[in-house]
Amino acid sequence: MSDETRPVAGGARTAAVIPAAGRGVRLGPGAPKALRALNGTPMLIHAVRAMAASRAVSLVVVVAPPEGAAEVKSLLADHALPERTDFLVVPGGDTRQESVKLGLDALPDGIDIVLVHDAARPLVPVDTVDAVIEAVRDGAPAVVPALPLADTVKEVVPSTDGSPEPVVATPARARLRAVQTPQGFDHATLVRAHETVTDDVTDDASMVEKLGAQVVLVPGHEEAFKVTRPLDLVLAEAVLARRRANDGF
Ligand SMILES: Nc1ccn([C@@H]2O[C@H](COP(=O)(O)OP(=O)(O)OP(=O)(O)O)[C@@H](O)[C@H]2O)c(=O)n1
Ligand SMILES: C[C@](O)(CO)[C@H](O)COP(=O)(O)O
Repeated sequence: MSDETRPVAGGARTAAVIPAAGRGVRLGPGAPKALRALNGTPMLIHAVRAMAASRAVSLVVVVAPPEGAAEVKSLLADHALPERTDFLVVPGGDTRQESVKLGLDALPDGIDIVLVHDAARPLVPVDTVDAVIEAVRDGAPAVVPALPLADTVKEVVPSTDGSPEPVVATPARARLRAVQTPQGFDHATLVRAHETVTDDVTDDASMVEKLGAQVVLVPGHEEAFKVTRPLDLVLAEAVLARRRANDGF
């Protein structure tokens, strides 16, 4: 492994930061979520392969569970990964935001475009990754894959004691999108966002919004869903089985 990066078509150098330091509390007891297996392969390796599948990505930075960096390094060494891609492993922080910042801090000079991709979205197709990169190359400072919602959404006063929650509003669903990763950024814009914005946020694009920069959406993909709860593991394994049946993946 080295931190060297290579130029790609169009002159832009693209790196992917994979925050993988979460515990996976909602998934239930066990190893850190990114290290749990999907059809025998750690979720993190699926996510790394999804980023490295893009020929534009020359460097992948994995932000590992703080006590798991050595294990992640040996997983990367033990699994087949594209030779054209370089890999770095850094320990993560207490929140997703801190982990992404630690990944950004590890990037070498010369990176133009950064993808931030959840290890918990191991099955994003390469066409989605490439669509995000292309939109950043075309000049958008921040690009997010997203899908329309299947459910109606209610705004409520959250209950703290299990009592029924009063509804405050029903936002018009046609104006809402569920956002996924990888989110793609002009490198300098994302660094500025992480240096400037201190509010708690749940994705990186929100930080860029708070800078006042334009965030745009491209179509997301059903298979880019986040493995959050136990049923998501069942779905992920079913998607892998379908891929294997369809094209020998
Ligand atoms: N301190 C943290 C917390 C989260 N993440 C990463 O951010 C991504 C999205 O987070 P989420 O799905 O919420 O993962 P967890 O925080 O592990 O889940 P939970 O909230 O259920 O514990 C995951 O790839 C997770 O590993 C991280 O790198 N560092
Ligand atoms: C970044 C993200 O995956 C976009 O949908 C999501 O916001 C992560 O949220 P989580 O609460 O850390 O699961």
